[in-house]
Amino acid sequence: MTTVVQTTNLSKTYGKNRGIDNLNLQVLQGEVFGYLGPNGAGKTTTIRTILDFIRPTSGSAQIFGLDSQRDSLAIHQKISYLPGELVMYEKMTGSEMLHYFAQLRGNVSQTAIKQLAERLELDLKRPIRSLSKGNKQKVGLVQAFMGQPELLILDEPTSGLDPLVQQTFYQLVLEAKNAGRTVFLSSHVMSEVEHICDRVGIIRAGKLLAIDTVKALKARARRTLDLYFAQPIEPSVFDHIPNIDDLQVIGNHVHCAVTGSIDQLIKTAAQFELRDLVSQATDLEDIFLAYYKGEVSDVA
Ligand SMILES: Nc1ncnc2c1ncn2[C@@H]1O[C@H](COP(=O)(O)OP(=O)(O)OP(=O)(O)O)[C@@H](O)[C@H]1O
Repeated sequence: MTTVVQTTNLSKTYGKNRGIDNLNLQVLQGEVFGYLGPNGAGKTTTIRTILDFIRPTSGSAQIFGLDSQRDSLAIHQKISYLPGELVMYEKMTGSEMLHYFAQLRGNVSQTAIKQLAERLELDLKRPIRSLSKGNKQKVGLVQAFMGQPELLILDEPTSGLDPLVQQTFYQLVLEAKNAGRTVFLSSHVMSEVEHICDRVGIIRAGKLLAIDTVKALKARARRTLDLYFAQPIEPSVFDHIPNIDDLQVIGNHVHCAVTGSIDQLIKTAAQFELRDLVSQATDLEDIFLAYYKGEVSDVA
């Protein structure tokens, strides 16, 4: 599969402050890539560096195989970018501002602007200064989607949107993906990442901690199991299983937590008559929180 975004040992420091540290990530063509991390993790720094709005301290980035610094003009013609904090022409109406951007960009149909605004329930006739934060964000979304770019880079795109508009946004992302376009989005919202992203990169304190599919992250996660046997069980039966913890045996009820594969536990349990088994998969939110808090340092 073609790599659309590639960073190689990309680092950025702000004086003595850490921005991002030795980042190696790839975003593949046609995927929706979610970039997750707590406040100050380095998401915006990554995005601004690969777009050549700020220069890396070391390392490099390529988009569509082009160098992010040397070929930035060619890159910007193929992408759209929604910044986390949108700078807007407050005196213009939404319509005026979007048409202005459309002229700069070229190849944007009036119909595309109108249809996107209708879907997002955005009134294009109102001056930007009179719009709420969420409605300003909608103007930014129309701007990002209207040119049908090959790559969309969206920094916290659902910030300020109500749940119904968020659903419309998810639909727009899926349509872009189905049309073969690539979406790179940063987010704090784990449920949305689980809902729309093919792969996820998790960044904390400037370092990429994990990069994988949501499914694979979940498969490696910790889950709790309760096993109910026909007879009392000796705790030592489970001693040889390396990936379990929190083992509690009360008569014929065994409770434990398993990280990764449950195969060995189930095969051990199957030597006895098993009456019931209750498994609680860890929520994706718990997985991310473990990364965020630094409880997990690497899953790879
Ligand atoms: N212009 C700057 N000068 C100094 N330090 C900066 C500057 N911009 C960012 N930083 C620092 O770099 C680190 C990463 O910030 P960045 O804005 O990339 O994080 P983020 O993940 O986008 O956070 P958020 O979710 O809050 O937007 C933080 O420690 C931040 O304080």
